[in-house]
Amino acid sequence: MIGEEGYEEEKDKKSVADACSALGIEHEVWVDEKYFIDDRDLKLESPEHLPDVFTTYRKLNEPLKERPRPTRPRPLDGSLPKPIEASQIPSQSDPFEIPTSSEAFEAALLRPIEKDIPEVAPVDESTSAHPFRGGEDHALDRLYYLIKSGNASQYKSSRNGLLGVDYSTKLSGYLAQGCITARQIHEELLHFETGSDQKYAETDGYGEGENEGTQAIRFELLWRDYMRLCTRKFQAKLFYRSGFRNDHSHKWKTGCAVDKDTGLPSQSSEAVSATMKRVLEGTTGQSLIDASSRELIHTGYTSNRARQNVASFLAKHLNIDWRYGAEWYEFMLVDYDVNSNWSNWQYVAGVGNDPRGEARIFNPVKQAFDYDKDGAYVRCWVPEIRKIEKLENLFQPWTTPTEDWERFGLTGLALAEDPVKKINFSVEGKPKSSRRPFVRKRGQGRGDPSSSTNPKSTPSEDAKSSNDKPHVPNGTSSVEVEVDEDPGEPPAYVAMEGQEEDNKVGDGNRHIPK
Ligand SMILES: Cc1cc2nc3c(=O)[nH]c(=O)nc-3n(C[C@H](O)[C@H](O)[C@H](O)COP(=O)(O)OP(=O)(O)OC[C@H]3O[C@@H](n4cnc5c(N)ncnc54)[C@H](O)[C@@H]3O)c2cc1C
Repeated sequence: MIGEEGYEEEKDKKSVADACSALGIEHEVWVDEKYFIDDRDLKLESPEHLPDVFTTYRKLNEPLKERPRPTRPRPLDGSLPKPIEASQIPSQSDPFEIPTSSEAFEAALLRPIEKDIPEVAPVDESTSAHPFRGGEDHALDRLYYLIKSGNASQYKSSRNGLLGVDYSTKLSGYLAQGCITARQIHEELLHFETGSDQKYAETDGYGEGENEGTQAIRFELLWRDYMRLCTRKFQAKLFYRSGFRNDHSHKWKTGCAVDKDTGLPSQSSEAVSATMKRVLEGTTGQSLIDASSRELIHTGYTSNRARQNVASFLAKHLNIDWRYGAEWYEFMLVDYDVNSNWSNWQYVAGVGNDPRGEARIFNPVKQAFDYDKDGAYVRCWVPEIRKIEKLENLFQPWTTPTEDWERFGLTGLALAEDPVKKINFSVEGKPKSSRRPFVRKRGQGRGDPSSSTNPKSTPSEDAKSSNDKPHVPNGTSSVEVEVDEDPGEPPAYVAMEGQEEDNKVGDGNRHIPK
């Protein structure tokens, strides 16, 4: 077996080892070589010594390009055992069956999730669709292309893109499925940097050493290692609502029938489940979030920038137990990786390794203005609102002036009529519009359509702003948004032991009670 970090995987490993030993079968655990820095070269005495802040860990390992071990040569001499023939697979009894074609195999893989995937409006273009075709050859082709095209060298400035195939590497799926290793990526970058592979000779920067882009790719690959080592350090806390930080201060909303904090029946469970469903199917009315959820449903992939926004919106604007989101991603991502997914969700939810924890809140409207400058991403994935002309209305359809609703096809759309969250957002240099449309929510009587006198919002106000706070539309934002570049100083973490049982996810199988 290959060594794994996961708490349950560890238990599985032990069970297999015990069974082997009882049967007198040799059992061996191989060192997992797919990470950037080999476990045997870690400068850590034990998992407890892993710094709680990524930057500290990174500094321990710089310069990163000197840390990976060389890859093993590809066994092209026929020494690998042949794959087994279909005829060697034992027949299966009902309800199990062995698919006999790749289509049938894919259909079988999708069957368990198909019933749960929300139906979303079809898209007629999917330029951002992750062109994922599995296997090492495709992974290597992608890697060669990235370097040859110069995209790898541009990576530092392009990686926060949302739409398109080349702004980031799109290697995570291949890494997660084991088609390629972080070391292979590093080594190929080295060939370019050192000028030792003629196929890159025409590319700018050939033979000129590490550049900003190639360095940033290594930096991200180290994040992947770091997330895995956090799992090793914190073990089952990966799945605890209070996270690595053991932070019980947050009052999370859950869809559970019983409130885990009070032990009383939860009044809000139905409402929370309904809101959660809106987030997952992409009808919240926060268009950046909706575009990301739809992209995920259509392609199994969404960008890092979009993921951060979805996670922040769910955890910090809606205050919903972040694990609902983590579990949904587990279900949907083509690059699902237990460590990277759950640790990233914790990080964004403020209970993991983000030293700024609670203080970092993304404003999805500001983020849309910053990263979807012409609205192309939202228009690509949320076809119902494509016709909306002004960006401020596109990013929050409920702000569209009433007279335009019919023209843009907004009437009857929950994302416009009944957004799960309205975020106060203002523009500098434009008059504060008072044309906020008055939309009555289903089942509500007539309300007061008065407009906002609060043109600016701060992250904390955003977090608090709710549906009864109207907004002021238009233009670029005066909202301060926390960004993720520099993790800063480590927080004083509290002791991690003594995790309460009620904080565990579901039945121990990582499933959150619905
Ligand atoms: C809420 C949330 C959930 C996530 N879930 C996953 C997941 O299940 N699997 C996964 O591989 N990544 C996950 N990520 C990290 C990151 O979003 C993806 O790795 C990235 O978007 C994949 O696209 P890419 O290959 O083009 O990445 P690039 O931007 O090109 O990065 C290069 C590689 O670095 C690694 N990497 C980059 N950022 C991170 C990160 N924050 N954490 C760990 N590794 C990173 C990945 O292996 C990636 O392929 C998650 C991030 C968030 C915020």
